[in-house]
Amino acid sequence: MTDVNIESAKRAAGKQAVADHFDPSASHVGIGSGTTIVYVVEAIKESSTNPQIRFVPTGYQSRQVIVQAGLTPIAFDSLPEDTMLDIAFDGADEVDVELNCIKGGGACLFQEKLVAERAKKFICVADYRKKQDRLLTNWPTIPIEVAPISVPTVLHSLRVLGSSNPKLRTTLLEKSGPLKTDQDFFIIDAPFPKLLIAEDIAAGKGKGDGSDGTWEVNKLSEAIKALTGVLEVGIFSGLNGPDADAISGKEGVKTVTSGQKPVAVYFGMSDGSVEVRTAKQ
Ligand SMILES: O=C(CO)[C@H](O)[C@H](O)COP(=O)(O)O
Repeated sequence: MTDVNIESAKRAAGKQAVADHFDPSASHVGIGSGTTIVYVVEAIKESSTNPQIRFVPTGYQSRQVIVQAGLTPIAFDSLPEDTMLDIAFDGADEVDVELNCIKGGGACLFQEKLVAERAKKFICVADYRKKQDRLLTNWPTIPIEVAPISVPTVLHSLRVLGSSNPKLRTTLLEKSGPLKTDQDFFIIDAPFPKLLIAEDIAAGKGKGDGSDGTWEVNKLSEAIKALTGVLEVGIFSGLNGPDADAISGKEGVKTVTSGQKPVAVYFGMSDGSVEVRTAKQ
């Protein structure tokens, strides 16, 4: 499959996601990072010229995409405390059948998670390579953002958790040394075996707590997040929108630890079609 087909698949997914979910009367819209989100912004630009909409970026690249499209950015930390985003769009590196995602291929996972959790509706767009049954099928590692001073300790702890060869991400071509995130932190990419979901545990495919070498998605996310030095882990799991609202008890307000999962993922397929995976209600 050529890059041209992959780009067309991304564009088709972005266009369809915007047609289905973007409301031109929205006040605040989150915009993720990566190459696919560019097509979402392109489609938003085509569908609306409403100057009242404020777009919340998930990092430097995302802000540039917003500004270059002539849209108005607003920093995440300028949002009033009680203001939710009407919607957030973002890409993903891999998505499983439950809509759990791996994110952070572009090193923006921390701000992406902040924005996803703050959105009433979180929608992902991706090409067909990202559509898998389980996480870590095609995408090889979990991206983890860490404080620079903690790198050796976190690498060691990840090996103890069962990661075969976690590595500090470097920028070999552009600059020698580790890649720095928008927070001036580092990224560790940690391989693990394919991640289980609840039905795999029920079917006896493993304990999913690391003790037998298997991990369930949420358990691994929690175990990595608990390591001192870890700012954020690139697993977006747990509950999604409506369920998360129910847990917080306040309509339209999500808890901090849930609502990371999209309610729908749009996959641009190699034949030009778009497949949609939605959250089970
Ligand atoms: O999580 C991300 C950046 O941290 C991106 O959304 C993810 O890597 C997908 O990127 P692309 O659209 O280029 O495939």
